[in-house]
Amino acid sequence: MKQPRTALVTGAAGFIGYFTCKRLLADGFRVIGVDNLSDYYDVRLKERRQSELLQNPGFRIVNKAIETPQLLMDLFEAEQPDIVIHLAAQAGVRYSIDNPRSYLESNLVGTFELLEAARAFPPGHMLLASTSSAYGANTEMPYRETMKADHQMSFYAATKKANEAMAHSYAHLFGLPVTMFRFFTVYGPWGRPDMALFRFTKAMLAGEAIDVYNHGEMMRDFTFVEDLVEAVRRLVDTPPIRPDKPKDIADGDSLSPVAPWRIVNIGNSRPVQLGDMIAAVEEALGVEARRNLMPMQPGDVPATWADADLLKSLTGYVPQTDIREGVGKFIEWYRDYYQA
Ligand SMILES: Nc1nc2c(ncn2[C@@H]2O[C@H](COP(=O)(O)OP(=O)(O)O[C@H]3O[C@H](CO)[C@@H](O)[C@H](O)[C@@H]3O)[C@@H](O)[C@H]2O)c(=O)[nH]1
Repeated sequence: MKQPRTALVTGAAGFIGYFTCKRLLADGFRVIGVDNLSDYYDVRLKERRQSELLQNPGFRIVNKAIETPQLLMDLFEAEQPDIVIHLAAQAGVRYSIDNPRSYLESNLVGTFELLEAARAFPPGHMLLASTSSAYGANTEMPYRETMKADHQMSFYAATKKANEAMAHSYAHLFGLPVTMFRFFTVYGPWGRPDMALFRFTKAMLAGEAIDVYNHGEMMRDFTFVEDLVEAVRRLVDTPPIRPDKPKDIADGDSLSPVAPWRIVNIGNSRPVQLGDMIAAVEEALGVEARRNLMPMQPGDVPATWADADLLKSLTGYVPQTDIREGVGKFIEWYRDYYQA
């Protein structure tokens, strides 16, 4: 019988990690999760996601921080993962202004430990999370992976952009195939309590006003989590191959001229005004929002919009779910989880 492939997923108890592990398990992978259950947000939510995953005998979890010296090295040696999906990170744009050290440790030191382990025990493909925030101050939209992205607006975005460069150097030096995802504001059931959709829902159900930054003049390319995971799953089996000559790189492909490394946007490619997201929440809850109009937050970007052509050409897939449908699914989960 064919051995199942082994996937190592960091951040397995996180929002995207949970859905990614579920999908890999459904597809017959053996999955090793790593997650330190950090208290950046409600730890019980992470524990609940993790205990759902543990129902599957193909899943096991190590509850330690990725930046722990030797942890990943030992794990790679013992498990020899075929693929690695790196989602563990200190996330959040606005939190990084007052807590930059947490980003340094998780995102820079943690990713370094992962790359060192992969150098010693190379997987067939490594896929690492970056962010649409890496596009920073760019104003030309939609964002394409081949555009320069040199002006990050928050330390969070800066650490993610650094991760892209760190992974590129390892891909180049050690021939490690690396795909970097630039995720665009992912939302859905089991979502992150620090993000706008969760906070708005909670406040509106409690009869409280919601804080709306930049007076609502914000646009986000909100991406539904199940769509995102479909894209991730397809990319797992699409490792980049180092080109023989730079001219072999197709137009619009972010493939490095010197390494098996590329960046791929994962976004809906249909940006939504923040006001329309709030309207979708109002509709799903049957509650009218009271809006606290606030100035632009430092570090925030006013708009994001993914060009999804590269994702489409690599995988034949582009996220589909529209905001009303996705918000409806989130609220259904929220009511069931918190109000049942
Ligand atoms: N969190 C939050 N956001 C608010 C609020 N009011 C308005 N917003 C606005 O709502 C939009 C969405 O905010 P988030 O859901 O927090 O997402 P984000 O800032 O786009 O960042 C998310 O996506 C990135 C990838 O594109 C991720 O890298 C990041 O970790 C995060 O998940 C932003 O324009 C934000 O300024 C509020 O009270 N709280």
